[in-house]
Amino acid sequence: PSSPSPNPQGDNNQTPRIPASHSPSIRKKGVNDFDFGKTLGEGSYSTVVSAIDRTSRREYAIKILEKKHIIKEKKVKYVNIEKNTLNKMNHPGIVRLYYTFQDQNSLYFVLDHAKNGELLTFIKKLGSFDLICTRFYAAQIVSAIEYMHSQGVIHRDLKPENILLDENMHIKVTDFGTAKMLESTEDGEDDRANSFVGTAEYVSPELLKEKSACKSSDFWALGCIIYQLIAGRPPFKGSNEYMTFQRIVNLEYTFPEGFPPVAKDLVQKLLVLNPSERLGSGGKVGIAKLKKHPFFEGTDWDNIWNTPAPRLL
Ligand SMILES: O=C(O)[C@@H]1CCC(=O)N(CCc2ccc(Cl)cc2)[C@H]1c1ccccc1Cl
Repeated sequence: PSSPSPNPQGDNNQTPRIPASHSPSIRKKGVNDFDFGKTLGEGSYSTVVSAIDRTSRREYAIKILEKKHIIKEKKVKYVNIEKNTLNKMNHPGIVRLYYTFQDQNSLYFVLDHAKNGELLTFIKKLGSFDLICTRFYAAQIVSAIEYMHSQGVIHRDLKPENILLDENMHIKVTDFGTAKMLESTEDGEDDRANSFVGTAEYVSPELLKEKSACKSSDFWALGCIIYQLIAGRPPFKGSNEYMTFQRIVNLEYTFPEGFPPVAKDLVQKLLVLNPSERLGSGGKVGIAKLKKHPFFEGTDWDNIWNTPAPRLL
C-alpha cells in the first residue's frame, strides 16, 4: 500500500493496515517454526515439550492440548481461562505465554522453559529447606500472589508441582487452567469463585465447605507450602482424599519437633479456617501485613527478583 500521507491530527487509524501475511515480523507462529525436543511433562489434558524457535534459536516449553480429548472431557472452558489469564500476566515470577496457535488436532501454548523444573523435586531431593531458603522462596511466592491478585486473578491450585524454577533458581508459577478471574480487582471486594476443587493437600477449607474460593484461598496454600518446605511434607495428608479433607476442615495438623518458632507463628496465621482472618487477606493492606511478619525479616521485597537465589543445601 502507498505510504500514508501524514495526518494533521496525528491519529494513526488512517494508516492502512498491512496484512500480517505481508509483514514477516508479526506472522502468526505455527508448528513449523519450531524444532521439538524432549517431553518435559505429561498432564491429564496436556503434554509439555521443549522446543527451539528455528529463527531466533530461543528455547521454549510448548504445552500441547489435543482438541478431541479436551472436548470429550468438557475442559474447553479451562483452556480459554488458561489462555486469557496467562495473556494478562506480565511478572518475573509467573510463566510467560509468548504465542498460541493451533492445527487440525491440537492447541499450542508457547511458554517459558523453566529449566530447573518443579519446586517439588527439590523438596523431595533435599528433604527440607533451611530457614534462609524457605524465606527466599516464600517471599517470591508472596510477590507472585500479590501480582496475580492485583490483576484480579486467583490461582486456586498453588502447590510445589506448579511452582517451577528457572535457570537462576527463581520461581515461575504455572498452570493457570484452574485460575479464576474475578470481575472486581479493587481491594477488599473479593468475589467468590465457584466450582472446581484444587489438589487435596492444598485445598482451602472454604472451597471444601462453601464450594467457593477467594483470594485468601491462595494464602491458605502458601501456608501449606511453607510448612512443607520446612517439614518436608504437607501439613494435611490423610490416607485418602476424604481423610485429607476431614483434617483440613477440622484444622488437624501438628508441627514436627524443631520447626522454627518464627515459621510456626507464620504458618499458624495462614492456616486459619476463616478466610477473612487469614494473614494476607484484605487486599493491599492484608498483603502488607503479611510482608511485615517477622518470618520475612531481612527480605528486600523490591529486589527479590534480582537477588541471587540462596544455594539449596
Ligand atoms: O482464544 C484464542 O486465541 C483462539 C481463538 C480462535 C480459536 O479457535 N481458538 C481455539 C478454540 C478452541 C478451544 C478449545 C478446543 Cl478443544 C478447540 C478450539 C483459540 C485458541 C487458539 C490457540 C490456542 C488456544 C486457544 Cl483458546
